Formats: sequence, structure tokens, C-alpha cells
Amino acid sequence: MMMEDKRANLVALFIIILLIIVIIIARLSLKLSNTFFLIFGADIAAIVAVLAIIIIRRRFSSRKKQLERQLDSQGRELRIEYSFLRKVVGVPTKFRHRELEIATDGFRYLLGRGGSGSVYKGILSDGTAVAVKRIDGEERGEKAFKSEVTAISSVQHVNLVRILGYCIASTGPRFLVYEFIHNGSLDKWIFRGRSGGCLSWESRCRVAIDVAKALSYLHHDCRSCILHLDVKPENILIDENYGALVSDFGLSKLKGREESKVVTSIRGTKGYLAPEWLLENGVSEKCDVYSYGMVVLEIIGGRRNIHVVDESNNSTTDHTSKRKKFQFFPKIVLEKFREGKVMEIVDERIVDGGRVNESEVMRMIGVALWCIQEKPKLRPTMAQVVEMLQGRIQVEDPPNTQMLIVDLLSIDDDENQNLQRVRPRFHQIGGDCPSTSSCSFAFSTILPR
Ligand SMILES: Nc1ncnc2c1ncn2[C@@H]1O[C@H](COP(=O)(O)OP(=O)(O)OP(=O)(O)O)[C@@H](O)[C@H]1O
Repeated sequence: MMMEDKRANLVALFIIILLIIVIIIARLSLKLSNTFFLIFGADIAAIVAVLAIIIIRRRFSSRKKQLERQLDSQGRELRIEYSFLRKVVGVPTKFRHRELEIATDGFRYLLGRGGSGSVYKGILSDGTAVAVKRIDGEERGEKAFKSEVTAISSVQHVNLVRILGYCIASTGPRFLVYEFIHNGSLDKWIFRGRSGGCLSWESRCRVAIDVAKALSYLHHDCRSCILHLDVKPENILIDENYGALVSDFGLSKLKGREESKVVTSIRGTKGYLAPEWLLENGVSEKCDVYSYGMVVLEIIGGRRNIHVVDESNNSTTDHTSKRKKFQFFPKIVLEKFREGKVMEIVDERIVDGGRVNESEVMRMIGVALWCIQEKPKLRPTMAQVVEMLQGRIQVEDPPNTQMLIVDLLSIDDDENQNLQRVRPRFHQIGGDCPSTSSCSFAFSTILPR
């Protein structure tokens, strides 16, 4: 624009100089004849016209610039207003693939990889930090995907990670855009050898309560009951104040208040799935309660509930070479709880620090053992869990449980893809378990339906 103005001014100056030269030449060659006066008059008129055009043009362009500046600042205000309103109302934004590409700098910073895709860090144009999840091989239809995104983005709770938007195209992967949570997932903060560190006992108690509150809200306080169905340490994120937020609603299901359960195919993560789901008896909020109980035990012990201790390869036959030995931490917890030796199962890294309150440990273990009862009816609701953890209701002694473990754990990773087509077989690890520390059991083949 500036260049254009300069060029126009130069042209006008050139015309005026030309007209003056014409007057001078006319004066010299025509003297004071009538023709000279005619040319002189016409030139003066032309010079006045050019000057008038320059003045009008200048005024017009400065007004235009002023209007542009005004519009620009109004536009920016509107954009800020819109982005603010979007956050308040919780309406998910439909992003274009290009926008996400720019925000993530070409999907450059990988935060982590899960079963359904990869998560990248990004910054939106309004400066919001986000985690963009790329979902590969999504089997749900576009309508189902969108209605789920909308349902989840309409729920608001301080302990739930917000979905800010999504991106869907007729072909290629789909994307979910979450708010970015600073300290990553809980697994990095409780299991050894992870990048996060080691959470203190106090923080572990807080995380347990925060997650319970989030699940209680989803189950009891929303219009429809929302089942998360994938509660595990990887889906619990830790913010900068070490509070916990439940994330990843990829598998979640809505359940009408009048329904007792909904039927859905077996998905989720081995080791956290409630037995009734694996038996294809439908899912209810009690499946989340079971997974939550399993997570609480991992939070207390700082170790995975299911731990492979040995691969039995002594035999040459194919059948026995598939047998694996597992250590099942909840079984150990139950025994130590009965013996009153609960401190022996707390993550030793925090016990050594000496700031672990034994009565709090007893309470947390008691709650977790209630949550992992095989019979869904025996499990508490998440609202009761919150009350128990906060000491508002007493934690009764949990009943003895058979601790049935589902054979699904023995499926190799490549067989995992066929989860829906397998019928799980249960194993009982009751009192005949040889010893607490080496409590092991074999898993046999999966029966085809
Ligand atoms: N909102 C977020 N903010 C920060 N980091 C995140 C966020 N969401 C996910 N992550 C990181 O990305 C990792 C992978 O997330 P993802 O949800 O794909 O994992 P997952 O739960 O193991 O997978 P899935 O449940 O889909 O099988 C997480 O473990 C976490 O470290």
C-alpha cells in the first residue's frame, strides 16, 4: 500500500513538471499569443486537478487505514471473545487438519503413544496449550464420534480433562484436542524407572480423592450416567499442583438413568477390566469402580498389579511353553491387610521417607478392596468412595474375595486384536496359593466362542 502511494505521488509530480515544461515552451515559442493563453489555462486546470486528486487520495487512504485498524482491533476482540465463550460454554471446536498441523508444528512433539493413537503437544493460534490425540483406525461412525465428543465436552469438572475440539475428515485419522496438562500421566509418577518422579504419600491420597470425585461426577451428577470404561494410571493426568484429572474418554459410554447396564464389546486395558465385562454381562458404573480399585492399589504399592515373574520354558512342548507365571499384587495386599501388616505393601520409596500415615493406608486399602469385589453389587458407588476416602463414612472390613482372574491376561499382543472374539476363562487364586510373594498361576489357552 505504501509503495503504491509513493508511485502515485511520483507520477503526479512527473505530470505537474511536464505541464510546467509545456507552459515554459509555449511561452517561449508562442509569446503572449491567444494559443499560449489557451495552453496556459488548460495546463493550470490540469495541475489543479492533479493536486486535487492527490489530496483526495491521501484523505481517502488515511481514512481507509483508520477503518482497517479499527476493524482489526474489533476482529481481534471478537476472536478473543469467541475463544472465551467457547471455553465457558464448552462447545467443541471443529478444527481443520491444517490448523492442527500448524499448532503441533507438523506433529513434532510426541507426548506419548496409546493403544488407539499418538498424542502430540501443540499451541493453538490463541495461545492455548493443547494435547492433540491422533486416533488411527477408528471403527465408529462419524455421527457416533461427534455425538460422543459433544456429550463429553458438555460435562465440566475440575478433575476432568477438557476436550476443546476435534477434527474429522472423510478419510484419514481423526483427532481429539485436549487441554494440555503439565506433569503428564500418573504412571510416570508412581511406577519405578519412569520419567516423572515419585509422588509423596500426601499427593497419592490427593490423586485418589480427585479421581474418585471425577468418576462420582460422571456417574451421579450428569444428565446421563457417563461410564469412562478405561480408568488406568495412563489416563490420569497430573497438573502443576499435583492434582489429578481423568482423561481419555475414547471408550466412554452413556447410560440412561433408567438402564442398569449397557452392552458393549470388550475393550479397555488388561488388568483393569471388571470380570462381569469380560463375561459379557454388560457394563455399568461398577466397572469403573473396579478399575478405580485396581488403580488405587497401584498408587499405594507403586507397582503394577500384575507382574510377570517368570516365563516357564522348561518344557519342550508347545502347550507348556505358553504358560506364564504372574504375581497378583491385590492378592498380596489382601493377605497383608488381614495380617495387619499394611505398611509392608506401601511403595518402599515413600515408606523410607517416614511420612506415611498407617491409618490412611488402612483406609485406602480397605476402600480399594471393596472396589475390586467380583460381585458388582458389593462394590461401593463412587460417591461412597469419596465419602470413605475423606473419612466421612467408616470403611467396614471388606469381605473375602475369591479374586478371580480372567484368562485374558495371557493373550499375546498380536492376539489382542481379537478381543471381541474370545471367551475368557477364569482362574481362581484362593487360599491354596503357595506363598504370598510367589503367588503364581498358569493361564491356559483361550476358548473360541
Ligand atoms: N491432555 C494431555 N496433556 C498432557 N499429556 C497428555 C495428555 N493426554 C495424553 N497425554 C500423554 O500422552 C500419553 C498417551 O495418551 P493416550 O491417551 O493415547 O494413552 P493411553 O491412555 O495409554 O492410550 P489408550 O487408552 O488410548 O490406549 C499419556 O500417557 C500422557 O503421557
